[in-house]
Amino acid sequence: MVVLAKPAALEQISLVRSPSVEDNFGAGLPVVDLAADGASPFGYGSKRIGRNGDMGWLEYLLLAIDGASLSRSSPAPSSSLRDAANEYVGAMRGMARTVLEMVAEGLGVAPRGALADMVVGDGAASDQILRLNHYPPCPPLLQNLMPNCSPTGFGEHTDPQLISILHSNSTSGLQVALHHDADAGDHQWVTVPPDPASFLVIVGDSLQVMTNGRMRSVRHRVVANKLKSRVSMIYFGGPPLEQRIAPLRQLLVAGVGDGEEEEQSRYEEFTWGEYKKAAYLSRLGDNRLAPFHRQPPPVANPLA
Ligand SMILES: C=C1C[C@]23C[C@@]1(O)CC[C@H]2[C@@]12CC[C@H](O)[C@@](C)(C(=O)O1)[C@H]2[C@@H]3C(=O)O
Ligand SMILES: O=C(O)CCC(=O)C(=O)O
Repeated sequence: MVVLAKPAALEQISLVRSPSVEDNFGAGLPVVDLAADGASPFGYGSKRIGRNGDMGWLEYLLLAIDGASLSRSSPAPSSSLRDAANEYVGAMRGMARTVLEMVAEGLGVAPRGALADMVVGDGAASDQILRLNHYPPCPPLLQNLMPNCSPTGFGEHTDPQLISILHSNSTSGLQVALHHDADAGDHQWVTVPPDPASFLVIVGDSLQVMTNGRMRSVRHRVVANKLKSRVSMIYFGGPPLEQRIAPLRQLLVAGVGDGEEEEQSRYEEFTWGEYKKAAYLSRLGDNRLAPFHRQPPPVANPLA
């Protein structure tokens, strides 16, 4: 996870709230009888996350991005939101390119656009999402009165894509797990200090596979703040559906001398379309990469 400074171009972008958002949470106080609704898969959602029973103390907008701008079929509620979102997406795509190029360069992969082109390449039918989350405050006193007021804003999970770029207001709530491999429920959580002047880059499952585990996807969650609303915007950068998700060849052969075996892939091969399909059938907290982990080759028994 990397924190980047805020570029000047984004300073004028603000989150536009739809009337329904105002109606539901306008006073900053949670509404008890607000029905849970999931975005299906895009649009407005409240409390329900995904389709498999996950719930959180939030409302959100999920917007599909076709190429460099919002999908025409996206039910963006107003043109001012669409314009702001498109401008924001343009800036996020630029940042994703910069970061992914730096990753390739750092790993010694050429060309440096090898990863970036999958997500933001010209003409690539990549699979990107813009998500706007609003977590109303959940004061402890009200928690007893309102059974729906859960302190879990967004349950723990890793992001399936290559890269996510997160921007939030100054309300805390985001936490990351220190040891990814710990058993579920056994994580040590660290709060990410909120900073509206920064962007947080989150490594997704697909980048973990493409780097053969050199970069690790980050398990994270949001705990609802007791006093203040948290607002976050996340750009998720995924590749085209047919993109093969496998370790970059150069990483497997790097430094391999004559007669030496090249590094083995730690993962079964899959396409982004296959992974995405499996991801959307999973629960939020599932380890989605687990079914794709290759068994390590059996260790030879010297006594046999
Ligand atoms: C429970 C789910 C919500 C999610 C799809 C999934 O079945 C598992 C992955 C979830 C996630 C996490 C990161 C992003 O917020 C998201 C949009 C994504 O691509 O994968 C969400 C999905 C969602 O909210 O629909
Ligand atoms: O709101 C946040 O800070 C994080 C949200 C998140 O992890 C997500 O939308 O996938």
